Amino acid sequence: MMLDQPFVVIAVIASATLLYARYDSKRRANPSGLPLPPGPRPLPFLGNILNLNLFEPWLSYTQWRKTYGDIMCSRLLGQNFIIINSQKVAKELVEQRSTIYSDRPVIATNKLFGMDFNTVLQPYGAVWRLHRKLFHYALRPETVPRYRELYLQKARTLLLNIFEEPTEYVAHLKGFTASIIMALTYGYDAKPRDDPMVKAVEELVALLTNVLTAERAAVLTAFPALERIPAWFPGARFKRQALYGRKLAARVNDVPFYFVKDNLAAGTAVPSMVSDLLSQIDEKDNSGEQEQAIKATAATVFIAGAETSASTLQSFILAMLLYPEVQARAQAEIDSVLGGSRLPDFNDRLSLPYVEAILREALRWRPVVPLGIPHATSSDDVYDGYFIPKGSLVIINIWAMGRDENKYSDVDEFIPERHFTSDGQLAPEPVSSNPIFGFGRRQCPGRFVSESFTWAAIASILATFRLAKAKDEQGKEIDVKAEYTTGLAIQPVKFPCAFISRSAERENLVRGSLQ
Ligand code: HEM
Repeated sequence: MMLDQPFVVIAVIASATLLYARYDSKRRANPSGLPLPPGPRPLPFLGNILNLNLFEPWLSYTQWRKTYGDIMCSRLLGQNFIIINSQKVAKELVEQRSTIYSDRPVIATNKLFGMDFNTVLQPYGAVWRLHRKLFHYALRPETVPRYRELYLQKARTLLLNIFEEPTEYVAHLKGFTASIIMALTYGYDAKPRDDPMVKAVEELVALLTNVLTAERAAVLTAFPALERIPAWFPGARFKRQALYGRKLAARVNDVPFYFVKDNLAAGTAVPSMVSDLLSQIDEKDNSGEQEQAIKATAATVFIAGAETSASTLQSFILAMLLYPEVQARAQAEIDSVLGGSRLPDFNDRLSLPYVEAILREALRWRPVVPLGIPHATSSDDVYDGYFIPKGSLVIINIWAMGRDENKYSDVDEFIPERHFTSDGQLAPEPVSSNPIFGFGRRQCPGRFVSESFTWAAIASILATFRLAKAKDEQGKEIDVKAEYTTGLAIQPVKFPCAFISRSAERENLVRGSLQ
């Protein structure tokens, strides 16, 4: 993510006086006289922007934790960022004081990009409550078994696609998560490649993750005048992106939703989240409010769930190349349970603890959303002798939580064994309670669905292929590094991988299961 540099410089000069007035009034608004949580000394007006790694801010925050501890304050262009670095503090504040910590910051870029329908960024109020009710109804843990056959069938299609076109494995992983989400949300059977509905939403997600980071939003919130700069102004690239974002967002909301409505009217709808929710609508409600909420929650599922889950799978593949001994141990476990004569299904899950540990480790090793989605405080609070003002941005540093040296050693290494207790049992916490999914009332409602289909893909790939470094034309292995994109959500930069069939029998099983 690049801030448009000249744009920021103009803005800084033009708005300095205004900001100082805001800064000063905020300082005077602390009635308790208590200090803010500790943090690096901010510069006047700019705050800590010059100390912060704007591409990977989680690395700066995790580094600062060594000096300032589990709760810190950073200032960025006039806003307080309260950074939570440990699960303990996240539980005490975001879970136990959820009435204060469940709002989202007003992100100026949200409306500008047409994203204000989206549950993820919805303010803590009546619309958000209705969305969460719908999510709970459609994605609660009890609904997971209903979709297991779908997950397995899609996992086998994924294997087949990799057999056919191994170099395109990233597209196949994305196709896997996209097709599951389109099926469970709309009952829509997406084409494996270049599906128009999927393409539109993928583009919207790309805009969202690259442009709407909290740090970038802070620039716009601090300098609201920038929103009024016309799209053609030199350096105002984001305005042009915003215009495009608004058009895309309308398309992403409407097209698949009316696909379900038309099918319902024609009596051809396949059961799905949207068809279920439409059948629950209160007939007496003529306001259209419920229908609007269904449309918005459904569009959110793809935005929140498709790329995030595909990124976890890409990290898993990367780890298998970098840690071949882990892969070998998992395959030995799978072979001992399945005997090479069938493909894994959900009945095998409890018998495959090492595969389970690989899933947990992939989530920990490279958390897809390293700083979660920012929360905001809806009133003043005091914690551990520190003042936390109303309207602070609260950043949950998930990256640091997975790298807590009191809990884990060799934090940067991929070690599934760390998820076992000293007596060799898998640690009791289920994947769905992992900090990677956030905390409190805004915790990810897609976590049960996501961990379930991600498991199906990991177990199926390990049963069928040996993953190895690809070779160049001279037969030399191509080196692979753990390099990631940046933004709100991260994913590995594409790397080559060889998918070697583990046996003809397994390949026949895959082909046979899809006939
Ligand atoms: C590996 C996959 C996923 C990861 C790592 C992930 C992570 C997260 C995180 C960190 C949050 C913010 C929680 C907070 O504010 O404290 C979140 C929110 C959310 N996630 Fe997920 N998620 C994943 C998959 C999914 C899926 C598959 C869906 C939908 C089926 C989904 C739907 C949502 C929604 C709707 C929210 C917003 C909740 C709210 O603001 O009230 N996510 N997710």
